[in-house]
Amino acid sequence: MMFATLNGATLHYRFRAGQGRAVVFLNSLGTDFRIWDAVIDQLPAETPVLCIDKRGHGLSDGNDITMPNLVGDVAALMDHTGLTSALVCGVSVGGLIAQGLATTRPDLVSGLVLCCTGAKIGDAAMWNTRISAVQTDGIGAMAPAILERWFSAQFRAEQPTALAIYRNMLARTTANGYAAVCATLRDTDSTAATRTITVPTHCIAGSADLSTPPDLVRALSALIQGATFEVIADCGHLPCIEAPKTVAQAINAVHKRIQ
Ligand SMILES: O=C(O)CC1=CCC(=O)O1
Repeated sequence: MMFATLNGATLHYRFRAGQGRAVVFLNSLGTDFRIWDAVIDQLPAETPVLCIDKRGHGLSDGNDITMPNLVGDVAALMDHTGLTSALVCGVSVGGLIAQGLATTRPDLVSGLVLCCTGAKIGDAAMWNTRISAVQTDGIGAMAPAILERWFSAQFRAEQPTALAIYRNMLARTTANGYAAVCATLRDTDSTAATRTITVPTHCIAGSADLSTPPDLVRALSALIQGATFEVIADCGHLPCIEAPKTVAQAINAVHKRIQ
């Protein structure tokens, strides 16, 4: 197990040293870094990899959850593991954190793969409703509705065992950590800053994603100079689980575009 106290929090991470360009993976609301396992399996074995449980998720601390701290944690862990630059691949709020890192610490980001994310996700009313529900009823009560947003109907029908595992991952997230990341999502709009990103970027949407539908991801790609965009058919909000080969191919393709 790998952990470090940095930037005011103890963070759980996984680092695989190697050769060549590194990849940093940033996960979504209600998940931990195990969601990237199948993508990492598809990458060359020598690719250096850093995965992070963001604050309030997995085994990391849950204090002081703000977007600047979530971004600062990634920068601190890259410094800690000796990564001076990496391709950053983020899903959903992880994609917002990736945009934040690219705009505040551009020295650390050589390319981006942005999965099922936007420059702004949802609106204040939606996040406030979600925060009240998690505080009143708990994540377990909300899990069935959230899993419908995360996974395509086909995945839910064909993979009941995997669905149960990801339900457990979601339900074991602390209510406070989950609600604090919802508040961060409510309060974050990176549209202006994201327009300044110039590194090679590929944006991925899922045709069956109910949380960040393809139009939102397409609008994100339009903000970033030279960004490419694809929609994965019959895929929900987590392509790293439903379409890991496509995500790995995107990472390899962006690696080739980096000077
Ligand atoms: O729970 C959802 O609706 C999906 C989601 C939105 C932001 C995020 O990180 O996950």
